[in-house]
Amino acid sequence: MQFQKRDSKIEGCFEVLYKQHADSRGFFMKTSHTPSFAELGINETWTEEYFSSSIKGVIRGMHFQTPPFEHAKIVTCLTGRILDVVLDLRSASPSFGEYTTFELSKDIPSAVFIPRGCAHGFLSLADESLMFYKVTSVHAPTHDAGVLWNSFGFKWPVENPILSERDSRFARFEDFTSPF
Ligand SMILES: Cc1cn([C@H]2C[C@H](O)[C@@H](COP(=O)(O)OP(=O)(O)O[C@H]3O[C@@H](C)C(=O)[C@@H](O)[C@H]3O)O2)c(=O)[nH]c1=O
Repeated sequence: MQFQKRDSKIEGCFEVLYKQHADSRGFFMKTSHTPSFAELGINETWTEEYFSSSIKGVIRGMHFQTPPFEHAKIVTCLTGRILDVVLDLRSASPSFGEYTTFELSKDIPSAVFIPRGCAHGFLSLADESLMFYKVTSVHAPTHDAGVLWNSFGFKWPVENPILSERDSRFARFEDFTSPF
């Protein structure tokens, strides 16, 4: 088994702890290993990978794809440092409407597994944060949706975040009807 698991209060959302092999050159780190994922209960077929770069103070989120194009994702921070936030939108879940946070950086060798039915976002805490994603369904622009970043009770540790136009216009959590 290459990886360990650290559960969160949101069912099915957990941290995957990687191993960093450091030596005088730098380090080596494996981020995907199908048999080890299976041992953690991740039995997914990944269909897309992408990464983004964010300057300090950027918030991206809170994003998800709606059915029938909902997807799970696993995210890791390759450079920089971020505060990752996951919000449970599954109406039958005991933690519906609750959120959990994780700090990710290149010095913290881990990833966050985000199940279907949860919204995801993050704050970049460094001048350049590279976030790497694997997702289980391809991008469906008509089903790419979100909940307003500051509408679900989380106090983001930032004064004036940098947001996209789209992210600043999402519905507030209390006005949102979950499709999950
Ligand atoms: C997500 C995505 C975006 N795009 C395009 C749309 C747009 O022109 C540009 C930037 O898109 P966005 O502003 O949505 O990028 P971004 O805000 O980085 O979106 C990401 O946010 C985080 C929080 C996630 O969880 C990701 O799954 C993804 O939704 O890239 C694609 O072509 N394919 C994709 O899969």
